[in-house]
Amino acid sequence: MIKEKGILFVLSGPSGVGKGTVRKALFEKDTELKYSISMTTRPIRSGEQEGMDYFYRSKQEFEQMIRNNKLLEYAEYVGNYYGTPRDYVEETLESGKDVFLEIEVQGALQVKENFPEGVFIFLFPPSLDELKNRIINRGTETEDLVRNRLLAAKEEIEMMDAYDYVVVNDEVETAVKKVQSIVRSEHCKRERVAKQYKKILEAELG
Ligand SMILES: Nc1nc2c(ncn2[C@@H]2O[C@H](COP(=O)(O)OP(=O)(O)O)[C@@H](O)[C@H]2O)c(=O)[nH]1
Ligand SMILES: Nc1ncnc2c1ncn2[C@@H]1O[C@H](COP(=O)(O)OP(=O)(O)O)[C@@H](O)[C@H]1O
Repeated sequence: MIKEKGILFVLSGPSGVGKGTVRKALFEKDTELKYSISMTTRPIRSGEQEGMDYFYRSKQEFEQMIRNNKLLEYAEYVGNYYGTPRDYVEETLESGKDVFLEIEVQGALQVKENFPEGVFIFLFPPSLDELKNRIINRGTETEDLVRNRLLAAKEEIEMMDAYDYVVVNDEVETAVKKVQSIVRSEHCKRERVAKQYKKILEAELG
């Protein structure tokens, strides 16, 4: 009996669009997906926890992980490294469970090269003005960083065509429902493919 691998889902989009918010709301409802916790060199923010929000590491430790090929992808984003530990993703998919990544655009494009069979979802802001408001309201950035993040956002939006799905994050609940529909629909697709394989096998075996 061939064991089916899990599906890799990648939620990406510009900083401030609401990736973290949508992902957290999704995980309050969905216990089937496995969230891959990223590694970062950025300082821990108040309210965050090591091993829950991120694995916080020094630049030297992060670079060691890169050299040892321990990251599935990584990106330098507004002065800090962010990356996805490879082992967790590969082992979880292998065990048949779905993995969910929430990462920025450069990293998502690297994942697409290694895992073209993954499902790539672009979270889109209702407008650039609203994106700016969200970054400012979050209150985690200085004025200079807000400007940097908005400039990055404009470039990231250009990459949208490389994704399988686009979800506008107007209301969190609506965006979560759309992501859940994508997950369900991808499962149906794979079930259909599995059934086709089964038919071929049965025909061959007579
Ligand atoms: N490439 C990559 N990006 C990540 C990873 N983890 C988080 N990010 C992204 O890095 C960006 C900055 O994250 P963070 O500093 O937590 O700020 P925030 O998500 O904007 O609150 C966001 O766009 C995250 O989605 C990762 O493992 N790899
Ligand atoms: N649908 C939404 N409507 C209004 N505000 C939102 C929505 N989604 C997220 N936000 C707010 O926007 C800010 C940025 O969200 P966050 O999840 O940190 O974005 P990202 O992870 O993409 O950088 C936060 O203050 C969050 O509460």
